[in-house]
Amino acid sequence: MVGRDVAVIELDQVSLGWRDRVAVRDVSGAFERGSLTAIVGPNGAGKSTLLKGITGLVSPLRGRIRTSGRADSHIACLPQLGELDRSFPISTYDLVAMGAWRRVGAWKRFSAQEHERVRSALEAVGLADFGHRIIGTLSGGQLQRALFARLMLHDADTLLLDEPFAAVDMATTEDLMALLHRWHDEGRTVVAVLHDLDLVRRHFPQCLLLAGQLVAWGRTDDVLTPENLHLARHLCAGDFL
Ligand SMILES: Nc1ncnc2c1ncn2[C@@H]1O[C@H](COP(=O)(O)OP(=O)(O)OP(=O)(O)O)[C@@H](O)[C@H]1O
Repeated sequence: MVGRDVAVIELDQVSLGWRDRVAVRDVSGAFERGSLTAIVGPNGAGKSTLLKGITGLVSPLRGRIRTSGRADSHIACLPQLGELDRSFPISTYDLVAMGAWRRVGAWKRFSAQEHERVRSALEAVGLADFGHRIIGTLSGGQLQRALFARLMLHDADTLLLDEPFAAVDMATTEDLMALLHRWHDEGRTVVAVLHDLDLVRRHFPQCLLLAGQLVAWGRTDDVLTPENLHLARHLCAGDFL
């Protein structure tokens, strides 16, 4: 077990589920502060459910999830694109600005400094000229860039991303992957649910392989072995990408 000062999120025999169905069973381990981890596994393996457990959207059926006790620590999440209501009539600028909500609150004035943060986040994701666009008019890749910009506004020390590169092209994936590396270099803890195992091998030092239960968690080379992938496929009896 990793020391409490090093672990930013600790899972102790955690089971999570929906109504009477267990989606993730008996997971123990820790995400270390400043680590860069991919969560992989077959469809229905419980990857999104695990992220929802960490953010508190789903309560454990059993076990405990401990997040860092530091007063200034803060977790921000990038949801799956499909969970966003794209018909909501909000501009790209305002969507990104929503990331500052924790600092600014609902009633305080949005300062010049916050406006500057929004502008520079839009620029960092290549959307400097898209602020005025209603989000429903953005392509999937542009919307994902906007959500990354919103994540920048959160300025969180732990970032959880659910399939951040689904439905985006290779150029966008590379740009957004560079942002993930930047956040990691800044000492933030980054956890991303991913399906592309080649991308995971190239970019993520740590990996958690899930199949309704923990198959392996540790160095990516040690986790993504043919034996472990075979076991995950067998446990979920589904298609592994
Ligand atoms: N809102 C929900 N209500 C009921 N069951 C759910 C809900 N969300 C997920 N589940 C179920 O929980 C199990 C795990 O789903 P989850 O979305 O966590 O898997 P996943 O590994 O993220 O899958 P995928 O790779 O397909 O996105 C599945 O059996 C799924 O049907």
